[in-house]
Amino acid sequence: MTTLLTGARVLGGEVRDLAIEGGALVDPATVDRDAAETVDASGLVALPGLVDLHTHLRQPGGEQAETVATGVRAAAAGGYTCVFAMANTSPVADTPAVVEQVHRLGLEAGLATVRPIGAVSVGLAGERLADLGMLAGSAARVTVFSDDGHCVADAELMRRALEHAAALDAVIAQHAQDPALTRGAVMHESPLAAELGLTGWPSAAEASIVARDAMLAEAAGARLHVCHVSTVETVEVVRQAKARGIAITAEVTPHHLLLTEELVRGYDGRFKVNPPLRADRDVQALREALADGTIDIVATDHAPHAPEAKQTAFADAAFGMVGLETALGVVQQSMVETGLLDWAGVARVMSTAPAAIGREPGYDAPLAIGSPAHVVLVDPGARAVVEASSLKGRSANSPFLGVELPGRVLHVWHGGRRTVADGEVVTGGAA
Ligand SMILES: NC(=O)N[C@@H](CC(=O)O)C(=O)O
Repeated sequence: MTTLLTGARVLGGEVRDLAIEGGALVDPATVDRDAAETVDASGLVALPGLVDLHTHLRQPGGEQAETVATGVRAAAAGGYTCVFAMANTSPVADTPAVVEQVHRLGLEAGLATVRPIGAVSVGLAGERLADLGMLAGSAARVTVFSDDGHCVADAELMRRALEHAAALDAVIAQHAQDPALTRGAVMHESPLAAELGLTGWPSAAEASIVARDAMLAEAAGARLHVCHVSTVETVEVVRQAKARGIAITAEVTPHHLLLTEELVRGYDGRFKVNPPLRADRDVQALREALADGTIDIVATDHAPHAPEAKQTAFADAAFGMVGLETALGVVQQSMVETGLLDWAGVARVMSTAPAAIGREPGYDAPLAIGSPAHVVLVDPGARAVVEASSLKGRSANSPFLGVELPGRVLHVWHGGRRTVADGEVVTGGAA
């Protein structure tokens, strides 16, 4: 079957047709137009399938908040065709058995590629290195290692992890948070934290670990990826490390591109996240860093939590926000509508670059003939209020509930298979 997408606005801004056949993009000029299924893409923006390097799918062990199957539904709805699943499951993804289980569940769900992330340390305990080689060599083919949720605080352990990863062409994705500087911290350290009587979280807790890790990565000749950069100071450290030629990449979350600590005033657990929402100057610096390439990618840090984990005193609530279904709209609002990124830039920071960091094949030539047909059609003119009832994941702990966001993901193809049609996730088994 051939599908013809007519009149889409593609990455350079030009309007052209795209054709999907046998899982790949083919030359529309060679297609029998009468026999093809046609999708009218006029007025729509075509993007390559989005890739999320930082998703919590919660399975195994956290199925009350999310499963691989519900998580990939949310991913597809948000325009994602590939998600990297974080290792802080229960049991932790520190053995081939767990990463292979997550990978298999992803294949069964079929809506997006699920690439398990392996733990850096056994049990995320920060004491003993997990067997990175075994995870990389497993059927799940792990390429990214992270203790996310926890910082690899021990410099010696981080050094060894970077050395092992370098030998495997893998990357260590560090959750940069000095635990000694963040004991009991639940929000950004600021006058507002003092006013609200909540323990603050200094920017230096993040930046100091990134500075240390950059030097360790340089010494090891390894690739370092910094998870969820949240402050001006960290941006500056990443900028300096890049200028020095260190193989460092960094991500920013959609929520850190749009929201500030002011939201914590209502003590609503939905706004509690790790790292915390910061100040306006941080939001501005993060946007500029994403625009100028200091920050390489947007990653959601989609972190589903069951209602009871959030509907409690702010200090006791779980850290985390769901984000797969709102990421593109937030990026449109914060980066495209502000003139900081064009759609080609969005494709770079939400697809090509995260795939490159995670060594995921098939995303290096976005929307090019011959590439796998991972395609998203977005209506940039649509606007909608985010409602809990419309979210496809199992948890609704979104900071954007009740907020109007631009952009609607209308159609998605994952390897040529339609996963979203007219804004609805297409169910019906594995690819
Ligand atoms: N980002 C979050 O706020 N939460 C993450 C882990 C973490 O604490 O980083 C989660 O797994 O819930």
